[in-house]
Amino acid sequence: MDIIKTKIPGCYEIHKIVRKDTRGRLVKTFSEKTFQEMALHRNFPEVYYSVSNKNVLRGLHFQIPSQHHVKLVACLQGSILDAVVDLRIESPTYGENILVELNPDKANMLYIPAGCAHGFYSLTENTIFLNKTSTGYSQKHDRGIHWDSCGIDWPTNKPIVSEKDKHLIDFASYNSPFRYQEAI
Ligand SMILES: Cc1cn([C@H]2C[C@H](O)[C@@H](COP(=O)(O)OP(=O)(O)O[C@H]3O[C@@H](C)C(=O)[C@@H](O)[C@H]3O)O2)c(=O)[nH]c1=O
Repeated sequence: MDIIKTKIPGCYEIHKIVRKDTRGRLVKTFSEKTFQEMALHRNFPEVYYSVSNKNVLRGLHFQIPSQHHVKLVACLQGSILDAVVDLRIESPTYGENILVELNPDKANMLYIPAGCAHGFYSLTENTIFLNKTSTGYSQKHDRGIHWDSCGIDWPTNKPIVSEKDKHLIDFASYNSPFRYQEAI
């Protein structure tokens, strides 16, 4: 498993181990030992997947303390552009974003530290997105910022977005509860 730093501190692109043979492929999505060696969070009590149509954009989401969490995200079918925005005040990349294509051919995923907003754009039909989180889903702590408010280079300005996501606050107006030092 290759774990590569992104420009956002604590956010990593991970290349999964792929074993190919005549039958197809075997892809390892998690190794506790490797995560331990890299001092990454290892306990992900909730895992879900979503299915999205082409041109769907979900995000930008995060949970606030005390239910803030690390996310480990991947695309198991189709292809996505995955975005992370650093919301940690005093972080060297506060307000900056990365946009990474995730798909099964690349066999990559993103490790996203707490204190970052996350979203993705579905490039294909029937896109399967996988998310493991270090704390459970809590509607009370669920927050977001508007997908088009922080300079992300999305491929369209007319994505399909949920009603909830359409009305999220802009990044510039959001009073972030996250501080860089406090991030997991
Ligand atoms: C995320 C989530 C949602 N739900 C419920 C709430 C709602 O009724 C329904 C759909 O929720 P949402 O509209 O929030 O789903 P979605 O827009 O796919 O939310 C996800 O977006 C991506 C970008 C993320 O980063 C994730 O952490 C998560 O916030 O599912 C759960 O029960 N458990 C969960 O873990």
